[in-house]
Amino acid sequence: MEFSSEANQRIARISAHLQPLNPKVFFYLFFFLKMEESSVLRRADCRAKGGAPGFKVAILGAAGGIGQPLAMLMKMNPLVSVLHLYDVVNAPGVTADLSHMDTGAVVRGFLGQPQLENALTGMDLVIIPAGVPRKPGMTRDDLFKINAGIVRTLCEGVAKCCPNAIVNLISNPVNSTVPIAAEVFKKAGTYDPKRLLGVTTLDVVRANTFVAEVLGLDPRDVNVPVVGGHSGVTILPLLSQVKPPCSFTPEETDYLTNRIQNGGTEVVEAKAGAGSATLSMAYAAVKFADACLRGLRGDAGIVECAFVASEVTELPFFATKVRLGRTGAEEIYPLGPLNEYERMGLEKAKAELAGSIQKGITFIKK
Ligand SMILES: NC(=O)c1ccc[n+]([C@@H]2O[C@H](COP(=O)([O-])OP(=O)(O)OC[C@H]3O[C@@H](n4cnc5c(N)ncnc54)[C@H](O)[C@@H]3O)[C@@H](O)[C@H]2O)c1
Ligand SMILES: O=C(O)C[C@H](O)C(=O)O
Repeated sequence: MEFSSEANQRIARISAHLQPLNPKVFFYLFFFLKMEESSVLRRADCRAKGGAPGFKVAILGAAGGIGQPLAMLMKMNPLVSVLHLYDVVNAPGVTADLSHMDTGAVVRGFLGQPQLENALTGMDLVIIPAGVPRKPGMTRDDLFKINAGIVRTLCEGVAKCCPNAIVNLISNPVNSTVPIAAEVFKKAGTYDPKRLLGVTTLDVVRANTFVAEVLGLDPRDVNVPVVGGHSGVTILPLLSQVKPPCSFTPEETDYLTNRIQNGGTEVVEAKAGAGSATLSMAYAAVKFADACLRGLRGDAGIVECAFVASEVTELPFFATKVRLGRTGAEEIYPLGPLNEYERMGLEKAKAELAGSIQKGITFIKK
């Protein structure tokens, strides 16, 4: 394989900078740079003059259990013109693989912290599934120790390189990582609450599925608002507001509420140490990202549940239905009428959420 002297000089410069790093990371990066240079040489002979119109999307944590199927589904999304895949491992392999799909989006890979800025520059939407998943016996809060720092670093990159991007935050514990991201953006002077959205779509997807099972309906015809947050009792399905209108026995209400609140744990236990929900999460993340992109495009009436800065309750963040538009979450809807069961659930959710939100804020402010 031939490399231009300019390419070799660039590799030498970056290599010198990286040699103190972990040898595995160094190897991946070296190999990736070589691949990149060689493909640039071959692309010079091609007639392609650049991407089709559409949005530029970055996935941070793109080589992970969620990241890979999410990247594949975003590569298939006709609203996406450029797809940047960033991870600290294996980004070149995932990128090479997806780049052979004959869909419109141009895919580029970015490996490790030195490439974070290039991954983020110019992006319209940044989706973040980076971080460790649960194992059986763990709560989402047990992930805070590792994931809080990961989210902080990635959001510092967003603040610096694409401060106007919409951010979809998936990394757990969402009830704390969204407040962390907000504090990072405040510190950088780039915070726009409308553009920061914690992804709770999987709770809605599960609720639609489980309610449809109970009612004997097609899940595609069911819509269940799920409010509060994304962990245990903070996940509050509003079964009194299900569409199409229906009613549940007290037993059905208990069963459905518990199953929706513990859907994540059900998958963690079934995977028995091999991680948490990845495929259903990728599906949910793409559903939500697609809604954000349609909002950015100016489509009317795009409404999804998300964990956002909110005045719906006394808490600074809360998940409710939001209307997505050109600037992000443009309207936050109130909870609507709740029954007694839901009012009790709301109090439990708020009590737990308050601590998780504060934990995230303190992590940055301390
Ligand atoms: N919001 C939700 O509904 C929801 C649903 C499922 C999972 N999750 C969460 O999503 C996260 C990822 O889950 P997963 O199953 O994909 O985990 P995974 O371990 O399979 O993948 C995580 C990826 O993040 C990468 N990563 C780690 N540190 C990074 C950094 N500093 N920068 C960029 N990438 C980094 C890893 O290399 C890995 O490829 C977990 O925190 C999990 O709890 C959230
Ligand atoms: O349960 C988990 O740890 C992952 C995710 O939050 C989920 O709801 O599946």
